[in-house]
Amino acid sequence: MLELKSLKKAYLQGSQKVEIFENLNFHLKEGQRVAIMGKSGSGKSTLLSLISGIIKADEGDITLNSVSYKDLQEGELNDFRATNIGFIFQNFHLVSYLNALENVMLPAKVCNIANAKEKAIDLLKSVGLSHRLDHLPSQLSGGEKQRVAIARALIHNPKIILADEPSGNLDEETGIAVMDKLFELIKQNNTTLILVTHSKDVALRCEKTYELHSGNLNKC
Ligand SMILES: Nc1ncnc2c1ncn2[C@@H]1O[C@H](COP(=O)(O)OP(=O)(O)OP(=O)(O)O)[C@@H](O)[C@H]1O
Repeated sequence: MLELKSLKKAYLQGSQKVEIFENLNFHLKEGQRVAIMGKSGSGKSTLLSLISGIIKADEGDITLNSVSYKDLQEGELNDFRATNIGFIFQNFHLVSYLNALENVMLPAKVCNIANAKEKAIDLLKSVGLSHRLDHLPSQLSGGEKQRVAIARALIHNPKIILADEPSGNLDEETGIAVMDKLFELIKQNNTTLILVTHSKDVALRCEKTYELHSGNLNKC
């Protein structure tokens, strides 16, 4: 369902060109859950940004659900991303002036999903936040914010979830509870998951772990 073919990506840092990926190949089947580990600066976030289409590869192609990113115009790629991909970030990335319910409804509105409000309420219930629907992010704890972010990532039934250190900013106990909820929900929906993490315990929840090293994904 996801294929990365001969991906090349470099950044310009001043006058210096820094190669992150020179020839990256990778594929995932539907419903697979994989962890990506690797040293700071090895390119994990860059990899997620490429898969989400937020940044473009210099060469090579990405195919998600048989759709080649190369065949999509900018606007089409944005729509494709909004429909097919869910994101969970270390810093939650909730919209500060929207309450929990409105934050969760956002992707559903972008994708024109029917009964967005009912679905958002159900999801917030399933992450244990039915009593926090009208709270702003500033009125929520870190664990609550991340549970809102999980509900938001799932509301449009994305094909794939990209999670960048989702428990990195939470204390151990809260992190475990949040990851329990994430895995429970994605297993129910058979959602594919790519999870970037520095934690071996978190990685062990996935079927496979890869280490990103020198621009290659090596199975651990
Ligand atoms: N927009 C950019 N312009 C220039 N260099 C960049 C840019 N984004 C990332 N880099 C560089 O690319 C390399 C990989 O960065 P990336 O954020 O993908 O690493 P990472 O593995 O996610 O790191 P961390 O674990 O610290 O979050 C780093 O050396 C970084 O400085």
